[in-house]
Amino acid sequence: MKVGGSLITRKSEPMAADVPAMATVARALSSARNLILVHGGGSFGHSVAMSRGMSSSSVSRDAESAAATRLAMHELSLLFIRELVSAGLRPFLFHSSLPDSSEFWDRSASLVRGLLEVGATPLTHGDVGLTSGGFRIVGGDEICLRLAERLRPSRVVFLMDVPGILADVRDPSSLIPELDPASARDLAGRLSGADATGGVAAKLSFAASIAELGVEVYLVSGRSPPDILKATAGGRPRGTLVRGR
Ligand SMILES: Nc1ncnc2c1ncn2[C@@H]1O[C@H](COP(=O)(O)OP(=O)(O)OP(=O)(O)O)[C@@H](O)[C@H]1O
Ligand SMILES: C=C(C)CCOP(=O)(O)O
Repeated sequence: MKVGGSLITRKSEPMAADVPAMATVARALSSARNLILVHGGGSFGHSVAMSRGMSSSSVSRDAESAAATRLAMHELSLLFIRELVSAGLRPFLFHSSLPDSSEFWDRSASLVRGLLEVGATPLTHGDVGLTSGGFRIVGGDEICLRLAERLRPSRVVFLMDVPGILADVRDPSSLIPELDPASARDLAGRLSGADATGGVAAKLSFAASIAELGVEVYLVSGRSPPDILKATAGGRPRGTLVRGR
């Protein structure tokens, strides 16, 4: 499950956490089994990365900006981990530091398997990674794809501050209940990328790639505990389902 930055922060305001939203999600997840968590950057990672010209599609050699962006992510992560622990979860944080290394993701997948075996909840987040020639931002949605390729989970869930993918973002009743990968990509091409990792357009492209692995993808409101519960218990939450074969 990717817990979106749009949900746990106020993205329009730099470094603005929504701790009550974190607590709501954490409580709704407290009984989930075999859960792997990823969280996004929201107004922490994105505001710092964008102010320093860092993104998922560019490489930077600016170690100071990398450190500043990572610091913002550490601060956000700490707040979220506190809420998870208070709700009775046992998060174990690892970093997605080498986003373009296949071996790194193989090792991360082994770590995740080992953590699940001992009852911990593996947790990682969108981050600044080292790649050939410097640093680049790796988003949580991309991380979900890398882990899904190796772990083949029963489903991937994206929690956001909206009820799913909307035909008209100003109209919550315009929820699109289901998309196949081709139509998800087509829609992504018509939406604009609004942050350091491409916003909802990039999310839809990654969702399409995950669905093509044969893994169901749900995009769901993180403000609705009953839908979070359904999403983690194998039910059909309200939201958008992206399904491949
Ligand atoms: N057609 C659309 N359907 C759904 N959301 C949309 C649409 N167009 C724009 N959005 C915006 O996209 C946001 C969700 O994408 P975003 O990438 O910000 O999600 P996130 O994963 O929660 O954030 P982060 O990348 O910080 O973790 C919503 O807050 C919504 O305002
Ligand atoms: C901006 C940074 C550092 C991480 C972004 O991760 P995302 O919010 O999951 O796209």
